[in-house]
Amino acid sequence: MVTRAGAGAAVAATAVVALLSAALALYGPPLDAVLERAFSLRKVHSIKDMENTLQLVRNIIPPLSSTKHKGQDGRIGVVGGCQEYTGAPYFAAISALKVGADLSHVFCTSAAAPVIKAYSPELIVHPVLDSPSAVDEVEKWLPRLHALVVGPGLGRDDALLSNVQGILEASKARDIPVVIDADGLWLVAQQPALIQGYQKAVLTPNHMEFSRLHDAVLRGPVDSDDRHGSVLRLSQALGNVTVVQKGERDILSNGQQVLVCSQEGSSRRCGGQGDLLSGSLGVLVHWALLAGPEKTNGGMLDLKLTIWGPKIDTGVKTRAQGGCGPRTTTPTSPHLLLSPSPQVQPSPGGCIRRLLSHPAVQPPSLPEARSLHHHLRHDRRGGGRLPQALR
Ligand SMILES: NC(=O)C1=CN([C@@H]2O[C@H](COP(=O)(O)OP(=O)(O)OC[C@H]3O[C@@H](n4cnc5c(N)ncnc54)[C@H](O)[C@@H]3O)[C@@H](O)[C@H]2O)[C@@H](O)CC1
Ligand SMILES: Nc1ncnc2c1ncn2[C@@H]1O[C@H](COP(=O)(O)OP(=O)(O)OP(=O)(O)O)[C@@H](O)[C@H]1O
Ligand SMILES: [Mg+2]
Repeated sequence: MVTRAGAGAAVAATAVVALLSAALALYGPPLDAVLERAFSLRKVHSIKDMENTLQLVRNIIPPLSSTKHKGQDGRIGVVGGCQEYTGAPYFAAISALKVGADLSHVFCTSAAAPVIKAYSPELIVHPVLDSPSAVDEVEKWLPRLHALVVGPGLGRDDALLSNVQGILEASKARDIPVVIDADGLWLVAQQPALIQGYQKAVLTPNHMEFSRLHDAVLRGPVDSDDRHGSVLRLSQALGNVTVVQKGERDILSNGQQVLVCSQEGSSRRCGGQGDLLSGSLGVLVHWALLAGPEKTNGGMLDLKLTIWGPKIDTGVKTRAQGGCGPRTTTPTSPHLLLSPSPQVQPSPGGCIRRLLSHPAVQPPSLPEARSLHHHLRHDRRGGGRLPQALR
């Protein structure tokens, strides 16, 4: 049985895996090139370390099989899209499909719907968000959705935000994982109680959105000298909701641990890159939660890791010490459990930092990358199509 802390930590673990998988899956160069670059920059890591992390990615990706039915591997809903913004919901929804979801819905305003429909026949677009019965219209679909991505291209119209509030309440009542991004975060900054303690929520603020949230929830500016602590404290103040603070280094926290992704990526800062990430996370959070904590936090990474925060005494034996974890090449190097198991007590003091490298998402103009599922899900245990690095 996963404790609340375990669940929250498992979701943080998901975010880490998701960020990595999303980055690898979308518009990235071929995987082995990514691995080379990711690890050429950092002497600390090795391809083997990435292999451990990617093993977690593999663990959560449902294999393709002839016995599955349409939608079984992911039905994701994006709530957003208004008069001004039609690209953001499209980017989020199409990214969910590219990562490997089977169906992707967009719940947007009536004005945005024909535009988004025109972008792609693959998206199921519902022109309901500005309807007086918007909440009922979306709620009808919730039993058939595995996760929601709330906010891309939502805009800040009060009537829309009020409808989205009802949709979030209905989603929580059904225990549906929600990724909250963009103007969905604007709503959360107005009403933090909306997601307080809902540990199946993952927030993905950019620099500005984080500042607003931090100010609204912690009543004060972000301490720019202590960004990790700021993310940790915001997560804790929201009841250990997972926070993914996007930036030159992505900082993630579930209120217990702080993880840092510092892989140098594209210097482009074009609009839409955050939307790609939130859509990808929608699928990956669902897959990771479906896979269960034994698949996401049982895996022990023997990367030379540092986690910002109280030194975590994992208390986990390696295989060399009679445990069941992977053999560590450097038994003295601190391990990281992707999330501490309930019986592991953080010990005070000490500060270690984890660098998880992942490539930034390439601007959409690049040739379409093969979606992650193609590589990882066609590995019918023979590894036939897996890139060398993933075999
Ligand atoms: N094609 C589209 O339809 C797009 C729509 N978008 C939507 O536009 C709405 C507003 O998103 P924004 O991200 O623009 O709004 P924000 O309120 O997050 O950002 C406002 C402005 O802050 C500035 N800013 C960003 N990062 C900064 C940093 N590190 N330091 C200082 N200033 C910084 C930028 O000029 C940005 O436009 C959202 O609903 C979003 O989903 C965006 O996702 C972009 C693409
Ligand atoms: N200064 C930076 N240098 C390198 N990568 C960055 C930088 N800022 C953000 N990123 C990366 O770009 C991705 C999108 O982050 P960004 O801050 O652009 O989101 P956003 O503003 O929400 O985007 P969008 O325009 O889609 O709303 C994240 O994966 C993040 O890690
Ligand atoms: Mg954004």
